Amino acid sequence: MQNYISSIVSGISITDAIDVCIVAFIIYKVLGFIRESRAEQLVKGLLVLVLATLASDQFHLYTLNWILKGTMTLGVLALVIVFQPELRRGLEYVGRSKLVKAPFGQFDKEKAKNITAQFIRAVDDFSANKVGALIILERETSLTDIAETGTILNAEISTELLGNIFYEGAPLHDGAVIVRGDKIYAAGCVLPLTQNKNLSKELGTRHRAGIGITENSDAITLIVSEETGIISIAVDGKLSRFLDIKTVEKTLLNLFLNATGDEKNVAVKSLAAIFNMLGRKNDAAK
Ligand SMILES: Nc1ncnc2c1ncn2[C@@H]1O[C@H](COP(=O)(O)OP(=O)(O)OP(=O)(O)O)[C@@H](O)[C@H]1O
Repeated sequence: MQNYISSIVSGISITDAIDVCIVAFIIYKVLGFIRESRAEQLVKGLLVLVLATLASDQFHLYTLNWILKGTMTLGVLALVIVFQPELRRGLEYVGRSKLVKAPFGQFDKEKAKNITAQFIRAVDDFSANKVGALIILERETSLTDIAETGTILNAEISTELLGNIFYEGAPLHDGAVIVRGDKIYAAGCVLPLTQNKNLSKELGTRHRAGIGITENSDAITLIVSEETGIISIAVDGKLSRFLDIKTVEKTLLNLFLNATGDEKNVAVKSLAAIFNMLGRKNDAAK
């Protein structure tokens, strides 16, 4: 027995080990992705279909087997169409992974503080005066296609400009502002709405659009409610509401200071964890 095991072990080369590790990692990631997306139920359904096809073949139920095989062929095509957003998200996820990450610039401390201050003054003012605002901070996933639904500005970030954009009645006040680096890149942009059916009914389309973009990208959304003045932030499809201005300031400063690479991922992951905690406490979005 010992000889048998040692002969197997000695037959495993380093390439085999790497091969197994890579496949295990891919399976782990795919399972994680399936759990996060709408695909979980579908994968269960597919498994039942595959098992039924195998069973019908085994028990020579030819007509049933023929129908099931036909359903599976059509099913693959239907899958690609129905799960186009998830597939896109998955590919974007691969594109954002460390292996193929593009280098991005980082703000120095002064600049990060200055940009944060501009946002904070605007957001504080919006909240106090109940001016609705929807601001998307682009990270590694390009939002060029979303920006193109609005008006490209490519302007310096300033409290005054943000105030002008979201001023009720101003031509660009409807829709979202996209922030790219240290610029207000576009305004009046149309975002995809979230597919999450568990959100509170009191959240309207501004919040749903703000959450939706974070499900399709790694962007971070800042929302001020026109109705209540409540400030919220959405990350990774999760919304944290009732944020005070200090929390928003810390969040933005962290984000702008760590605007690149791994540090940024760590910063955003820890923000997501904080928001999850706050979200549970407030029980706001559900
Ligand atoms: N898909 C979208 N993309 C970008 N902005 C959107 C989108 N849908 C709605 N909005 C913005 O949200 C506004 C409507 O907000 P609505 O009152 O429905 O949402 P809400 O979540 O209840 O927000 P509030 O609390 O501010 O009222 C629109 O005037 C528009 O500016």
